[in-house]
Amino acid sequence: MTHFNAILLSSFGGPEGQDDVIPFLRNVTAGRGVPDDRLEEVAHHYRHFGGVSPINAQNRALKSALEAELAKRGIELPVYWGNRNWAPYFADTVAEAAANGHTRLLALVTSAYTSYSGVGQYREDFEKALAANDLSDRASIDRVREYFDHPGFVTPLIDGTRAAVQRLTDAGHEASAIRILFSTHSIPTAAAKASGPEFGDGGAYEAQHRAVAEVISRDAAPGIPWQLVYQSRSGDPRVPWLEPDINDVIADLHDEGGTTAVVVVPFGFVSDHMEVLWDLDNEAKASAEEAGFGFERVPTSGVHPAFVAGLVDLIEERLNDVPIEQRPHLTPLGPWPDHETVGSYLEVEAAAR
Ligand SMILES: CC1=C(CCC(=O)O)c2cc3nc(cc4[nH]c(cc5[nH]c(cc1n2)c(C)c5CCC(=O)O)c(CCC(=O)O)c4C)C(CCC(=O)O)=C3C
Ligand SMILES: [Fe+2]
Repeated sequence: MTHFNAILLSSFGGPEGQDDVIPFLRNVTAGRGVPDDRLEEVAHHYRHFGGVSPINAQNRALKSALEAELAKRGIELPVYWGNRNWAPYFADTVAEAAANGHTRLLALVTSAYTSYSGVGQYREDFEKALAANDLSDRASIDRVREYFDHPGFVTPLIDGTRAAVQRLTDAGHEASAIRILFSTHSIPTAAAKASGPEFGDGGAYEAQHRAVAEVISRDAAPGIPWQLVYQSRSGDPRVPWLEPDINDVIADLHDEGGTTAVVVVPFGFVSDHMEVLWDLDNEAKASAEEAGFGFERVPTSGVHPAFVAGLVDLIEERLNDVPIEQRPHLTPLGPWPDHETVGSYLEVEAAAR
């Protein structure tokens, strides 16, 4: 029996006003060689929305929804919220939790797939947050497994894709002239491979996305052609990142002929944050308009009731130590295994306190 005593909703963080934009971007890119002109460009995306990323409001809404679902199931675990790149920062959240006696945290990370950004970097951030509070040997942070193929994450995407295809066919598009573009964040090809070289050059990252796209396509839009595409590349242009880029694909589809509309499924993300609002609803949509295509963008899982319930299922499977072979998963790659605990928690010491 695992005695977690609080949930740590763990996310990326985002600026909440114009003055936050540059400090936020410095936090995100600290020491990782993203060129200044790329930062300027990204700052402009945030500036366009008043310097406010939607991501914090989305996490506040998710926190409330999780609290309600936990209460409904009679699970008495408080939910704390912390971020990597903006307040509330992990170190402060962990300090607050510890002050309340909550030192065995189970993290829910707003990242569904395996990559350095979604896994390793969070792990490092958790280690630093414990160390900053001198809690490394008195508190622990576990995290729920990658949930890319958990029904709670995938169901809202299936429903959304089906509805988007329906809207396009209602508007007169032939099903065979619709192309579904499953879109996720590009990452350096080396980082992709490192996410699980046993899965090939694209690593676990690409394999997981491909497997989920297959499930969504089979269920929501059988027979309609689809492609895995990438968005939001940054970094040094000389470094190879995963391709093809969504905008290039839309232009190529136009040149090839035979396509009249695209459905964009932002299945690499868990909420409609800036990468979705800018890179898809603005840029990819403009590419589609230029090509003369109909355009539908499917909502991310967000605070869809199935997603919220699925996240609480993921918490419960850890509370109850459900054996891996009994854990829900929709692709042959899952259920993804759990990760090692960050920090440590001495039961004996706790009992003595
Ligand atoms: C795999 C992945 C996810 C999904 C998994 C996860 O959630 O982790 C993700 C999510 C997000 N990425 C976000 C924002 C940014 N990502 C950047 C930069 C980068 N992302 C990368 C990868 C990922 N990113 C990488 C390899 C870089 C290059 C530099 C580096 O190694 O850091 C930059 C710097 C400027 C730029 O170059 O774009 C920004 C501003 C936001 C917040 C959006 C909002 O504010 O609403 C979210 C949820
Ligand atoms: Fe990013």
